[in-house]
Amino acid sequence: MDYQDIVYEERPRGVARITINRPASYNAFRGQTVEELIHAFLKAGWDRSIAVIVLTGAGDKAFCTGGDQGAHEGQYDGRGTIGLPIDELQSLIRDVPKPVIARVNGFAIGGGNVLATLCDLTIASDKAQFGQVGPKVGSVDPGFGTAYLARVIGEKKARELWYLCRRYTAQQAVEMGLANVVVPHAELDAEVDRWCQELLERSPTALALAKRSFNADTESIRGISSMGMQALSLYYETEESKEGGRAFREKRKPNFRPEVAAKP
Ligand SMILES: CC(C)(COP(=O)(O)OP(=O)(O)OC[C@H]1O[C@@H](n2cnc3c(N)ncnc32)[C@H](O)[C@@H]1OP(=O)(O)O)[C@@H](O)C(=O)NCCC(=O)NCCSC(=O)CCC(=O)c1ccccc1C(=O)O
Repeated sequence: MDYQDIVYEERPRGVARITINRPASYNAFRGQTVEELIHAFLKAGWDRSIAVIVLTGAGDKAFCTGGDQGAHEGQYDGRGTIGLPIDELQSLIRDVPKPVIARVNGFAIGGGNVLATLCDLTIASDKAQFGQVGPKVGSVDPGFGTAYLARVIGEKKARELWYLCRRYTAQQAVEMGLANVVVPHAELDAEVDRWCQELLERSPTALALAKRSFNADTESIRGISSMGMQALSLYYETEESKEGGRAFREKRKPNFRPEVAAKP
């Protein structure tokens, strides 16, 4: 596959770096991006010469800001239940039998925060900001993005993230358990390299077993997610959801209330 939306590199040897390369839209993903990410994770995941996968975003503004709000009104573009086969990508990050590191170089927002949450480890620049925006833009991740987030940072904090849609600094992310470490922006690559080198020295089979064992406890969320995606595809067709996307594109506050009041 020729990649248009991502970059795949082996850098350094034994480490696959997958970069979402859409900086003009703050590394938001469209259907094509998700297909390419799936292809790249499959490639790195089953290549025995690769020990660690690093996921990041191009430029220094954003890691990833979720679904591309310019690429949809209602359903996203693509072949998945909601257009984007995002649930396949999320599962794949869990399924690859090796550690995945999120190198968070800027905003990790919406579906971007979900991807970072699903990575095994998160190394954040001090420029990074984290948060969910679904209820502000007419969306929600009714699976790993909510239920697994609660496992990672606790129920109260996860509900705060989703209901209030605030932004959190990298230091706050570390304090709540959403990131492992925060480093000055200029030291981000050196820190990621250090973690990769340590992982390269560990037994790959022991790491794979540990990862699968950690995953086993939250595996039921995969089922919740596929059921939730069916519901989400119906929500995306409502005026209430479309108002969220329109408001983002028109750079104004959404007004969800008339849509709610109009419902029978
Ligand atoms: C990232 C922001 C917080 C940055 O805010 P700010 O600094 O004020 O800058 P802006 O002017 O807002 O943005 C700069 C520039 O970037 C463009 N942009 C940013 N994000 C997107 C985006 N997601 N899509 C398209 N374009 C984007 C923005 O338009 C500006 O461009 P200009 O040309 O300069 O105008 C803020 O931008 C922000 O909050 N962004 C997030 C917006 C958003 O709504 N994201 C989608 C969230 S919903 C989602 O991801 C659901 C889809 C999905 O993935 C999913 C669905 C179902 C189940 C699971 C999932 C899942 O989450 O995995």
